[in-house]
Amino acid sequence: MVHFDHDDDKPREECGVFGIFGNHEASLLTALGLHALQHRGQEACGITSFDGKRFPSERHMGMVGEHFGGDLRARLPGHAAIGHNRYSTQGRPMLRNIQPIFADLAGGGFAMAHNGNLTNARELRHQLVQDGSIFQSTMDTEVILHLVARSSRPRFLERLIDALQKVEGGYALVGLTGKKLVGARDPVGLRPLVLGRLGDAYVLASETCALDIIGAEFVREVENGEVVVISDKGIESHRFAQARPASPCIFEYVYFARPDSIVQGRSVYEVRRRMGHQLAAETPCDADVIVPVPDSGVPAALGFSEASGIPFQMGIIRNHYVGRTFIQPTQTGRQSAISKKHSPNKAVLEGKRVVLVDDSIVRGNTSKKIVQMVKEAGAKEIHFRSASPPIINPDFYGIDMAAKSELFAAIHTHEEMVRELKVNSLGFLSVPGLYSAIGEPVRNNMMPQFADHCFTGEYPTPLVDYEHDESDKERQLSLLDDA
Ligand SMILES: O=P(O)(O)OC[C@H]1O[C@H](OP(=O)(O)OP(=O)(O)O)[C@H](O)[C@@H]1O
Ligand SMILES: NC(=O)CC[C@H](N)C(=O)O
Ligand SMILES: [Mg+2]
Repeated sequence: MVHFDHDDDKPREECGVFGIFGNHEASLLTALGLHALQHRGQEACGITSFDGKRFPSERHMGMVGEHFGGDLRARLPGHAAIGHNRYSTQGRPMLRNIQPIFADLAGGGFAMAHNGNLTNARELRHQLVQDGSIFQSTMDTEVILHLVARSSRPRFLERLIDALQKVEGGYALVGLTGKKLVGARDPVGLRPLVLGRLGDAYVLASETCALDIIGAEFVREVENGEVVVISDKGIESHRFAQARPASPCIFEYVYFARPDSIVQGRSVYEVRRRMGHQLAAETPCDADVIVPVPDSGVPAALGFSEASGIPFQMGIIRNHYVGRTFIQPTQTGRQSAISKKHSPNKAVLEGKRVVLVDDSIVRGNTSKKIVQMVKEAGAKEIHFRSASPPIINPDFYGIDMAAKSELFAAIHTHEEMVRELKVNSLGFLSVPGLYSAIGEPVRNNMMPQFADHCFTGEYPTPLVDYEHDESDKERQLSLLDDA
């Protein structure tokens, strides 16, 4: 277990991945899958298929619906395809940093898409460049492609495993060669990846909601430290890391996953509702109405209302033409998206003692704006409740948790937060409460069931690139300035 406790401001991100093998509408089904995973990344999207000879590929800035409508069979033909939804990374959002990425390896073409963040990518990249690699993007993901290309092992799968054994951090990968669809999950299982089936075709996706949208059945989760290989011969499974209990990212339950997804056999919606029950028990409040901060705060607010007996009302209306704000790449973008996204519903708020329930407070952008808005709409009292514990540590595995110096709860005392937010009271779910809502009676402190470093500071993997203070070192991965 690594303890980490210093500032850092490199961007990190979350993404959605999808892959399918054995269906003549592979690219169309991939577009649908990506559509269901849009909440995981809204900056760019891409699909690469294999048509028996070549790898048709389209990569665009923007959302899936803007680019991948209509019949894709002519544009992206083939029986196999992979796709990716992205938001910015260790390379800024620009054309050369869109996935899937592709390389002509000695053994043939290889396309790959990655959700997560590698914690030794900069170190590896440095070595690779020294050895002559020419990088085409500034994404951490690209080091995997170079490591596969340079591996001395003879077979593709061995080369991939060789590469994965060199990288650290969080990853759920889908990859496509002329013969195979592969899926891999890091040794800790930080990022999610599920396996599904649609008739004779196999499907890989970040979340089960992407299986549901195409009518595929859930088979199982890809395990931590496992590579699955899907080909005309069926499916094979290989372990590339020592068996250890998984420690998936707890923030999937809090915020990332869609509520209708099933993660480790648990309904995300039900977990969030139970977080609301627990929150009401831990931080009770005398009030007239429970108001969720849409979207992700809704199930917890419902749970809070059920447990407290205080009525649930939609006191904030969400504009459906604005996406998620937290995963916007810049602070200006986040601020303006928040203003456009939420409007007060005066009929519910005026003259009331309001409990606002959100899933989390990260930088405090949303909560500050929402409180001000609800106050202006005439609320008599405002009590803010977060259905997760205070976020006091950055994330390095695929969530844009920014610098510690930007994390609201990391830089303020409880009293300061109450004053800054201008609320009558403020409450957070406890770490034991979060575990209990997920269905784990206690946190195993020797080997936590979940990666909960954002709350506890205990990181489940080495943080090679982030362990030293590099504030005076060059952080840019490329000198090319094509933003
Ligand atoms: O404290 P902050 O830095 O503002 O971040 C926290 C907010 O960001 C997320 O919402 P987001 O708008 O991203 O998505 P949602 O619609 O799924 O709730 C989260 O649900 C909180 O509301
Ligand atoms: N959001 C993601 O998980 C993206 C994966 C990868 N780190 C990238 O830079 O694109
Ligand atoms: Mg929100």
